[in-house]
Amino acid sequence: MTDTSLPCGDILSAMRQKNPLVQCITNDVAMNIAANVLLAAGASPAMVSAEEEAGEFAGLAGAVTINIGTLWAGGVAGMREAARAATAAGIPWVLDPVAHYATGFRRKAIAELIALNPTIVRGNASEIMALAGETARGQGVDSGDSARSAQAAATALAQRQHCIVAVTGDVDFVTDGARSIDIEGGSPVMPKVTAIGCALTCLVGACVAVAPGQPLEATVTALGLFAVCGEDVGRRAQGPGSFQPLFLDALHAIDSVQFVSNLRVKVL
Ligand SMILES: Nc1ncnc2c1ncn2[C@@H]1O[C@H](COP(=O)(O)OP(=O)(O)O)[C@@H](O)[C@H]1O
Ligand SMILES: Cc1ncsc1CCOP(=O)(O)O
Ligand SMILES: [Mg+2]
Repeated sequence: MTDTSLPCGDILSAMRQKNPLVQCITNDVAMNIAANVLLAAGASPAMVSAEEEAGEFAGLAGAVTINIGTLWAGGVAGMREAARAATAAGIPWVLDPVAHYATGFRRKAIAELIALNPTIVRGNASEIMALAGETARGQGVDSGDSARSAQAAATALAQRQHCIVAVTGDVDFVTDGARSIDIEGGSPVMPKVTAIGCALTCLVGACVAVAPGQPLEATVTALGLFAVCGEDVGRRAQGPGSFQPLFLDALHAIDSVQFVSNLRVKVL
């Protein structure tokens, strides 16, 4: 079911060859798994977030990723600096709006960050629905909505913000507001591994760093890699504990031929 017009295998190969530097401003829970996912997949993560250096560092990176999971005032200042510097330098940046609907502090921060024009927004179904102004049933950082029910919200958000929107869940969906793509695969164990979505957002950064002119295709590549490796590992893991190390091994071992032959994407 792979659409051969999508250059996902080429983007994976380019990432391995170029080993892009990705500035990951992520949350305290995700730091370790996100860095390990990028190293396993073939990128070079740097968790650089302080206000004093986040903007300067963005100028060195191939892409920047910003995640509001464990938010604090100084953290927002660093995110602002990095987003501004990335946009000014034409460096793609990815926003993960973790539980942005939960408190006034988060709502204010996400409104400011989205106004700084992210290249890509990646979230779970409840996060994307709430960002588009729809009623959502998220509980803290966990989605309470199906990914399918968030597709219209993702499309509306992409059109409003002029960016790529990716909504993840049992079936992933990526859109630029005009072109839309479904990605099948993964495992129901994945949402039981903390910060796996946050790590995925960082991998989106790694893919768009090597394909800055193709943000939709880069996003499909990162989500597709998680879908293919997650499905394979889901068949072998005993549960969330053994899933994580096997998943890192799978991200490291897969080559672009295996990836493309197991990728199930549908251009809608
Ligand atoms: N029920 C499911 N079946 C298969 N894959 C899933 C399922 N739920 C989540 N995933 C996968 O887990 C990863 C994280 O997605 P998600 O849980 O939506 O994000 P978050 O961790 O931000 O809430 C994605 O790769 C997604 O495809
Ligand atoms: C548990 C938790 N609390 C604040 S951020 C975070 C991690 C969320 O990770 P994900 O969005 O991938 O589920
Ligand atoms: Mg999340």
